[in-house]
Amino acid sequence: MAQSSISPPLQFCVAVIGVGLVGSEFVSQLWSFPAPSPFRIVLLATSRNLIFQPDGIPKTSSSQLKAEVSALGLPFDAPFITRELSGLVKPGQKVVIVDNTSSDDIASLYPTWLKLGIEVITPNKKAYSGSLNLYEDILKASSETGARFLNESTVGAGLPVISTLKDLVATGDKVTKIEGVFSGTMSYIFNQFSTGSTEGPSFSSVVKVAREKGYTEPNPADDLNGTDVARKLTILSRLIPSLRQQLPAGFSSVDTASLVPEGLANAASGDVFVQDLPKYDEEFDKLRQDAAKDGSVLRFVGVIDVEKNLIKAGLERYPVTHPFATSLGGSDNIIMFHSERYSPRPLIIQGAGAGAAVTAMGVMSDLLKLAY
Ligand SMILES: NC(=O)C1=CN([C@@H]2O[C@H](COP(=O)(O)OP(=O)(O)OC[C@H]3O[C@@H](n4cnc5c(N)ncnc54)[C@H](OP(=O)(O)O)[C@@H]3O)[C@@H](O)[C@H]2O)C=CC1
Ligand SMILES: N[C@@H](CC=O)C(=O)O
Ligand code: NA
Repeated sequence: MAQSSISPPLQFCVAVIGVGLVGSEFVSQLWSFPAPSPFRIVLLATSRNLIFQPDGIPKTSSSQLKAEVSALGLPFDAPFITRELSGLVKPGQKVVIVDNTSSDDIASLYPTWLKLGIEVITPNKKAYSGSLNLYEDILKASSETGARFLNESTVGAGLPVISTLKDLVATGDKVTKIEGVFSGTMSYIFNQFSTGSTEGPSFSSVVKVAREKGYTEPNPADDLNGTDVARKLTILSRLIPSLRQQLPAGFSSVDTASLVPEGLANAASGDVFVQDLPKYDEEFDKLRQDAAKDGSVLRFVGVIDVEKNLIKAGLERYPVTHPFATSLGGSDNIIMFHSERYSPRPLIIQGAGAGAAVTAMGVMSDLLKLAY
């Protein structure tokens, strides 16, 4: 990793909450940052335990992190985290909490932390796609203390989607429409499942592989029911001034077409969901066949139409010659920004939109934005 030749004057105490797929990869990228690094990890936490060492937790193997935190850690204690970390905020030293969970409870603490001058970085979509009240509390707390919150990996994982939209808006461009494939999981599933042929792998087998590759949410139902895309559309909408107040309840107000079969709507866990999905393979096979007979493929897309005030997510058919059919592979996202300046041809961002390495890279790049 390249390092700026000018050393920042500040030191950064980094607290990492969540050391699962993304969290452990983030820690590994942070520990690989070339010396002299301004960053030291002072806290590692899982949902049950935490290790706190204000002088810095020594580097260890990132694949052992979860086990080490469980074996050596104190019980998880949110007030302890808030108290101890706020004590580390001082001139010349910043404190950053990196939330690598998908927890609503952790997300609800961002305003408290920002009010104490603690910066927050996260790939967790919950705070920015939930109620408008929480979102506005975050903005208010950040403006009161100057502590920043960055969330590039919440949309398109490491792809520069949020920073691009912020730049378009801040430089006075008028965004008219954003459309694309926003889910790495859905992209992988339909790139494999629906190629224009009436035959192919079963739907459930492709979902299983997407999960094994680390693309899905902790519970894949959150991808298949469209919630994950609805959350991303909410996050982007709130960065467009005219849509800021549009979704007071957040993602649940987005017009979303779920792909979760009714019988699995209440599956107790991700494991149960994946185990029972083969029962519904025939239904998905029929969708594939109907699309193929029409010369089309299936793709799960999201649209924010600013002029029509329309925000929606769902499964659509595209001709086999359409870029969504020909140019996407793996977990690729493709996001098209139409604006006054980018017209009639949109600004397009494409690349892997899920997976631990690219998601952690987006989190790491946010951390670097604070320092350099
Ligand atoms: N995977 C991907 O491609 C992408 C993921 N993201 C987001 O990244 C985040 C992490 O995803 P991923 O790494 O796959 O998830 P994992 O389930 O692998 O890891 C989550 C981690 O968070 C911990 N955790 C959960 N709840 C709490 C809590 N209340 N307090 C403290 N720790 C908690 C878990 O602890 P424990 O080990 O005890 O369960 C675990 O260590 C999610 O918000 C996801 O939406 C964003 C973009 C892409
Ligand atoms: N489950 C999500 C992960 C990234 O946000 C996806 O598949 O896109
Ligand atoms: Na991104």
